[in-house]
Amino acid sequence: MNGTPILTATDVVVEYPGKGFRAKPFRALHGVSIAIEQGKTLGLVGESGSGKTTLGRAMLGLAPVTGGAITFDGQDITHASRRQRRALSRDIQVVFQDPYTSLNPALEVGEILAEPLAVQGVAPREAKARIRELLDRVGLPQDAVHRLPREFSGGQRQRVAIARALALSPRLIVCDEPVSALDLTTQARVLDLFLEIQQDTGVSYLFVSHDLDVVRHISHDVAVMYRGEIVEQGPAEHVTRTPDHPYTQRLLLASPVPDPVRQEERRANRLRLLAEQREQDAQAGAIVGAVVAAPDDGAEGISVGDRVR
Ligand SMILES: Nc1ncnc2c1ncn2[C@@H]1O[C@H](COP(=O)(O)OP(=O)(O)OP(=O)(O)O)[C@@H](O)[C@H]1O
Repeated sequence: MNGTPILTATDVVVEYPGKGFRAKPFRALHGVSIAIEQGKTLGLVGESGSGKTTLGRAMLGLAPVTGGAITFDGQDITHASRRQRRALSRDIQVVFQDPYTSLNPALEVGEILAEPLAVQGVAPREAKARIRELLDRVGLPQDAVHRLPREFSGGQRQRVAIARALALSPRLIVCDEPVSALDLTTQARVLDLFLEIQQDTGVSYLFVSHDLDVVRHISHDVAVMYRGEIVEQGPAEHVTRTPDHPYTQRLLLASPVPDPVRQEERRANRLRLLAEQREQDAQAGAIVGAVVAAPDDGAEGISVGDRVR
């Protein structure tokens, strides 16, 4: 990383309290350190349950941070008070995965976009003009203001959610799997919208996804999570094409690729990896789960019991 960070997390630990009497707390993050550069995107990948959402929530003050520190623009926000959080919500916003549940179904789009503006005391007249600008910005028609979320497709709803996140001109948006619920064509359009917005406004993104192709497309840097730890981070091209860590290598091999040349490359890599793994196992006598035998489209999985570190 060469530029100035807008957000840093240093050795962040998150422990969720145990449910029920005497239940043990669950440690979801084990000392995670990352930095997001101003105007850039940090992609965060990893399998389900690795802690991606938890890290995003920690930045938003929504997860119980029990160790380490988070700074925003040089200021320690690890244990920001409610009042400080309200002020921070101008600067740090969020877009969630599911466009069907993240918008209040009872409110018209105009009301949804007016909410954050009202909370920050923006005058109604100014808010109206801002809402018109926001609809233009995300490519929705002006008459959307009087329509309910259910009258829109998934992609359009996600545009509403993006407009809402942009309402107060934030400096960082935590995007938690924002395109995973969309079909491929809509995904591409929404990703382009994220890119355009970044070019125009200089906003930074933490972009959480389980999809390496999506993350490669949108990110400058990528961090890879595995069981609550960052196992690899670096420039997006490097991490998503020629990763150093065995876990990332397997993640890469597990994502489907339609291109026949890349399929062939992957098959060769897969065989090499399997051979290396067998040799390591033979040497270490370790119990390592097998990479699941793959169909020719390269869409193999990673078995749950794999020892990858
Ligand atoms: N509120 C909570 N209370 C207790 N445990 C939780 C809570 N939220 C998440 N966890 C646990 O923390 C771990 C990390 O979850 P998290 O949702 O951050 O993973 P993720 O990588 O975002 O997964 P996914 O891709 O499925 O969303 C999981 O084991 C999960 O069960």
